[in-house]
Amino acid sequence: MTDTARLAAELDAADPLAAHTGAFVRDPGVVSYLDGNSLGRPLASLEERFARFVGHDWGSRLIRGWDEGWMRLPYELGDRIGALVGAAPGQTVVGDSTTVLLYKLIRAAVDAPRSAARTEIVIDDDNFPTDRFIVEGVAAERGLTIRWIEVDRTAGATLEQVEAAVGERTALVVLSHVAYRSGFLADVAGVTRAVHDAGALVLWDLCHSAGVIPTELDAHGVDLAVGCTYKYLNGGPGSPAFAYVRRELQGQLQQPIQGWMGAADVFAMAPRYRPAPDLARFLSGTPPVLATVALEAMVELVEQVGVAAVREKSIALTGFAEQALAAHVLPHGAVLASPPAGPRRGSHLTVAHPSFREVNARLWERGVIPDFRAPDGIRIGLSPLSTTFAEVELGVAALGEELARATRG
Ligand SMILES: Cc1ncc(COP(=O)(O)O)c(C=O)c1O
Ligand SMILES: Nc1ccccc1C(=O)C[C@H](N)C(=O)O
Repeated sequence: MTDTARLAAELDAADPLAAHTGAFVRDPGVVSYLDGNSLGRPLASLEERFARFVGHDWGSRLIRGWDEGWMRLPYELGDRIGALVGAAPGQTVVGDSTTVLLYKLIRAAVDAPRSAARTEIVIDDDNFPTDRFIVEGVAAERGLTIRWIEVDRTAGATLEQVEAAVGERTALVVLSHVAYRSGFLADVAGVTRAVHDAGALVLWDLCHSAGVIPTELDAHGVDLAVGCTYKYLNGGPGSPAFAYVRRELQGQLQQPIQGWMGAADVFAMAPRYRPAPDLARFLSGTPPVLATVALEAMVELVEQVGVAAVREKSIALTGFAEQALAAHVLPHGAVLASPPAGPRRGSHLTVAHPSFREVNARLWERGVIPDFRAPDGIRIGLSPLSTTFAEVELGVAALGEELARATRG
């Protein structure tokens, strides 16, 4: 047994959340799943939940379901997700994809009367592609300029960089709480303050932090946020995203996809669109009820455990993964492309080597599943409620073996 294998066994034995790893579907063909930051594992309890949904909620209640809870679902589930990210009720809503919600909120922010004299959107050049592409599209639609913050790809936009980028021309700043590539954890409090000092609005993308890293949207005065639910909230492939709009802003912002579900009185069948006065105006179409069955189950579990405890294990897992990488992988020439342990590191690590595209394919054949991000990064995602330390050890040791094989030629 190697030192890190022994350590993994000790850490699993002492892990207060260890029992929860057994609550997820664990296929024997999957030796090590290290990609919960892309798609979380399903809870084993879902078979029963889906059966109940089909047999009862949908099959028996049929259209009556809308009156019996489905219409309220975007708000009620939104409030529960909001509580996980420090938002009081009435500010978080579930629906659409992250991409569509980004479009709706970015357009709403730059079109707001308060942004009238402001002509720039600030975003970093290594933000997730969909965030950058939506900003490009809105800038083109509205004749705005983009100010790109050039970031170090092993980190992310720092407070100093944001301070230097914002000013009287800035309408909106769009940043990720955790950078999808490096795992850099942004300073939400400091950056939000700097953006507000410049009189601008800020939008945080919480895709890689919701459910795993605590934040305090209300306390930090965040304006807007979006996040997906299929990563650390295990909502399943394509589960809907959520949007947060600070209460005081809701009446001032109008989003561009004016559907009936965002109207002041949905069933009035009114001749003209009039937006709801509150959060409801950020909805467009029918709530994705079926697509929230798995998400609700995971939100229940995260509520029960608490995000702080989830984060504690996330820190332990990333710390252990770093040790395992140092033992098995770095000696073969790969380098760590993530921030060091501490307050600026999220719940995944990236390690880089030119051979990693092929190495990743070999690992998948072995049932070891991290992911590859071009040009040369393998990401090790640590999803605390479903991941054991032993699984991390097995996966990282396999990565070391495949890298050694690839570099021997
Ligand atoms: C930071 C970030 N934003 C957005 C997305 C995706 O948006 P969508 O769910 O619309 O595909 C992802 C991952 O897919 C992401 O990591
Ligand atoms: N939604 C997906 C669909 C297909 C493949 C990957 C994704 C991801 O979520 C990738 C992730 N956002 C990333 O940080 O790369």
